[in-house]
Amino acid sequence: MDMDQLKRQAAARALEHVRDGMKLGLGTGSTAKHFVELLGEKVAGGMKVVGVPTSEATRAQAEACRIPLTTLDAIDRLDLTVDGADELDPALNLIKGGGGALLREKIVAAASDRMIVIADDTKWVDVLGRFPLPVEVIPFGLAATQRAMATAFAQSGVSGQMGLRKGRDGHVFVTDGGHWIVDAHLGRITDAPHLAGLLSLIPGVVEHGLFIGLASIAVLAGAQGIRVVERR
Ligand SMILES: O=C[C@H](O)[C@H](O)[C@H](O)COP(=O)(O)O
Repeated sequence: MDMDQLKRQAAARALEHVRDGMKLGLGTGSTAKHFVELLGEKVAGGMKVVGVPTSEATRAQAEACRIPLTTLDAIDRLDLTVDGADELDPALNLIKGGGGALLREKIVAAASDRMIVIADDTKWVDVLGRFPLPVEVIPFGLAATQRAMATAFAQSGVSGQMGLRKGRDGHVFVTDGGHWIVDAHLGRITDAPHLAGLLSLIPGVVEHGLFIGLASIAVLAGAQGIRVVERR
């Protein structure tokens, strides 16, 4: 079974948690894309749900699938968000933002009663950090922000190269919110909650890709089948 089939399996399992009438956060990325597609089939079959997309890409896909959409301004809370991740650890802390959607993803996840993470099992790690940590920043004062980030890394016992993300066209990658992304190659983030707190204090940092305490369930698809992990 190839990676894409595993992602679809995880998405299909998460879909079992969706009930008629739910308000859903719709994630971004190649795994969440399967969930949106499968949800679209349910909606075509008569299921009544409403979704809040976490990116313009997901909005376009959800609209094409005819999934009714709303905004966080129009509703109070979401029942459930289903989203992918770049890495997840045994505490169900995550690294997200490989696709650049981390800011809206975190706003939506934080407004949800539950978040289910769907992934192939290669994303599971003992310690976060093998995947470069995306940090969404304001373009103004980039060098000062990166210096403050380096200090936060040192205070958290990590270090590594930082790189401004470029798009496929070679230009600086710009997020849906009009910001830039610095990818930090840290290797092992031994205290992710501590680093998350420090990064959140930096004025030029809009948001970072550490999702601490937001995911309630992970659905991991691998060659041996599906493993469901619940946050303790
Ligand atoms: O910004 C992108 C998101 O955080 C994605 O959920 C994450 O990068 C995982 O994407 P994929 O399912 O394509 O590996």
